[in-house]
Amino acid sequence: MSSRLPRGALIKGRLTLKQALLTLLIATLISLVAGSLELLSHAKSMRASIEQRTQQQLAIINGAAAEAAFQLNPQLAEQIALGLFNDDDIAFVAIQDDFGRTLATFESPTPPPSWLAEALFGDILDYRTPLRYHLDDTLPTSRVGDIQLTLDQRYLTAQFLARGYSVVGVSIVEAFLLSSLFIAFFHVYITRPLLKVHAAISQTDPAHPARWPKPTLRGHRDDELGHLVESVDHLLHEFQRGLEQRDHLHRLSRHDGLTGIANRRYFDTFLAHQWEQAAATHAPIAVIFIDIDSFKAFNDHYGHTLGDDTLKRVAKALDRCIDSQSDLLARYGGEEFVCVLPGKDIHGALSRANHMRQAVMALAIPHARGAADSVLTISMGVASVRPTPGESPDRLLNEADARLYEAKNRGRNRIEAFISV
Ligand SMILES: Nc1nc2c(ncn2[C@@H]2O[C@H](COP(=O)(O)OP(=O)(O)OP(=O)(O)O)[C@@H](O)[C@H]2O)c(=O)[nH]1
Repeated sequence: MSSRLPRGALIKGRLTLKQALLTLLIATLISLVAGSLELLSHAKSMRASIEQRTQQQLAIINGAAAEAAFQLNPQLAEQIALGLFNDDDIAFVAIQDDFGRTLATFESPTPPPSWLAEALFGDILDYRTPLRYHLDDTLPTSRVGDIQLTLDQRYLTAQFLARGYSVVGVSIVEAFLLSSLFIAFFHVYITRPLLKVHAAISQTDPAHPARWPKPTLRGHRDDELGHLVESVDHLLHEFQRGLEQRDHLHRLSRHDGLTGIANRRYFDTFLAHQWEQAAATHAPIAVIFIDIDSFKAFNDHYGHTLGDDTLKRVAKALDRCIDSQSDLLARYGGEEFVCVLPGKDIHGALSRANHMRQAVMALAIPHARGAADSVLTISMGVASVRPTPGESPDRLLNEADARLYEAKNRGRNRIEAFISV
């Protein structure tokens, strides 16, 4: 049993590890998808706000720049352009008159465009707005020049990435915390109770499955884990019932129903096995046939019921005379018994037979119509041989049976023995 516990510990590690890795993987994927969606929406709103702000800036300075273009005043144009250029997100500003001559221009060196900058802001970097001058209320506004503006893609991309890093970072931390919570929950509510069930099953004695240390899973009485424990409990009890039925049938198949000692079938099996052992080790083996004397007369005189009772008492008395560890007493049929004594030579068997005869007489069961005595007696035929390999036990049985016949013929309540040379 104890050898299984380390296996349980391994399962613990594996199940928790698998679950932890799976949870982390799912949480990371979810956080990546959620982070990407958030970044996409951020890019959209950032683009809209850049366009709106730039258009507003251009609208604000349009009047002053138009004045500079109308007056062809480069100093004023430069002041206005510089005001714009001072913003971090502007890389190029130029103010031109209506002939296309540049009045003021400012430009910062721009790095080669990156694919990300192109993809995010490529189409909203350049602006060109006509400068309209309103000379007189009676005349319509006229175009006096243009203002050109290019946004700094490096600055915009850096701003986007700063936000992106924080979004991805927060998503990963969220995923990690969530998966840690989930792993802890899974371990406490699922893995640990499962390990308890596993440990209880591992400690179950297969010979007594119903005595398993049924685990108590607090908080799981009505859920799947609680049902699992109940199902295992039910299964083990059914298993126990099956074992008991098997043992009962096994006992029935080996024992005599009336006396409770071994039956004829088991005697045959036992003798065959012991015979082989004796042949292999060249050891002696003895058999005693035992028959109650004048039992027909006993039945006729005292009745069959008392006859049954007497058979039981005789069987018990005989059984007390044998060594249950090595010998076997069986009911051979009717009022006849047989005893197998492995390792006993004829002297040992005779001594045992004498002991049995005395034991039955000591019961002092009255037998008004006994041929040998006024109490119930038995006659016995004893034989012992050293079997040789391949030989059958028939000779031993026949000799013992013949000796019993002899004992009957010689007056009953006696023992006859076969001495093999
Ligand atoms: N009560 C009872 N009697 C049984 C049982 N089995 C066999 N007998 C009886 O045992 C008797 C055996 O009679 P016999 O074979 O004639 O032998 P016996 O009367 O003992 O005479 P000897 O053996 O020659 O001394 C029969 O009357 C059977 O009915 C049993 O299970 N119960």
